[in-house]
Amino acid sequence: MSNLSEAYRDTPVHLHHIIPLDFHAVDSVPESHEWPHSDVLRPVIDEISIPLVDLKDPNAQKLIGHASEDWGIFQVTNHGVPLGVLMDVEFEARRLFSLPVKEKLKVLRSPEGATGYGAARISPFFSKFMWHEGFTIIGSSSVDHAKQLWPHDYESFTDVIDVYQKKMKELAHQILLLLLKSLEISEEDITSWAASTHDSNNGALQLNSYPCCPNPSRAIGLAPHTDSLLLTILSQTHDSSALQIFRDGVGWIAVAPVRDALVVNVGDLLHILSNGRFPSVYHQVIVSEKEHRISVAYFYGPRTDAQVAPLSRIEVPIYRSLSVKEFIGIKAKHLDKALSFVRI
Ligand SMILES: C=C1C[C@]23C[C@H]1CC[C@H]2[C@@]12CCC[C@@](C)(C(=O)O1)[C@H]2[C@@H]3C(=O)O
Ligand SMILES: O=C(O)CCC(=O)C(=O)O
Ligand SMILES: [Fe+2]
Repeated sequence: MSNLSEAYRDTPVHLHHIIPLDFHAVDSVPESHEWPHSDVLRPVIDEISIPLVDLKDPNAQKLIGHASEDWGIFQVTNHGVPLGVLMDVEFEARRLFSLPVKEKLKVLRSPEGATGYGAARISPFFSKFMWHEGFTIIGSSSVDHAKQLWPHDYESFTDVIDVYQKKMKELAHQILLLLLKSLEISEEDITSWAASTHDSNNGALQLNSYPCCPNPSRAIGLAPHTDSLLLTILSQTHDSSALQIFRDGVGWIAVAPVRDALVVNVGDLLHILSNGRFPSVYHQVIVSEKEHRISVAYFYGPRTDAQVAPLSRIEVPIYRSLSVKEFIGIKAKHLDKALSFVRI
């Protein structure tokens, strides 16, 4: 078992917060999933776009450095992941989520576990449930799960996941190096961080499913949150702007998908490493009546025993040093308040 799974073991989640609704069996939104209008129908700005960076641009390092500082989120093109690979994962994700509930429950996440089928881990922090089901993969956890779901035909799933994880890990590593270089820190720090992420097997892949919803004005796909690790790479092969980010002084902004582009966002650990220069972006997902949306998120992290502390030699640190495992524990208990517990 990977350490990232171990890091979640101390904060078990109750089963009723793990088992998703049988979305196909309902024709209206049950009270348990009915959010106040004010939470769902927030004013959203469509006219502003998050930065878009061509990774082959000679200025890519500077551009994503600025984007991370200013926004904490950007999209990248020319990222080297073939569209076919993105489509293959989406296809396999759809195959998984369209299985009957009885089948999906065979690979239900356990209360102390991190991998498998279930509701989002942030679910216990909200009084209403989300219009969402997920499948989390860490390391090779999907092999056993796929064998349970498709005993004679699991390889197309595991092969596609394997290729995707490798591609994402490479890309995440490349982007992390560019971001660290843009922070004006020492070569030693860059080298040691590069090593602590590259040899580690601490990425997680999350397949997200947002089924069609009979009343999208009362349901939430994924409630507002920040991602915990260093950075997240998100693939959304559909055309609707379901992902929204919160920008200080502006409000909620819809992230319009760009064909062939991947969305990259800063997570809490990179926020700490950068001493707050890169904000970990607050985001949420809305649902639709007609479209069953699938997204695939890759979370890139350092080894869980690594110490994370602000890297800059110039500024006074505003966060204390802590291990990844310790941060995951704090986040699992305090969610949005986690960073304030790390502040000096
Ligand atoms: C490595 C990770 C990152 C996790 C936890 C664990 C596995 C699943 C990830 C997500 C995916 C859905 C949103 C989120 C907020 C959630 O509930 O589970 C993510 C969370 C985090 O970024 O904190
Ligand atoms: O589905 C999306 O667009 C975002 C998913 C997300 O925020 C997550 O998996 O952490
Ligand atoms: Fe997220």
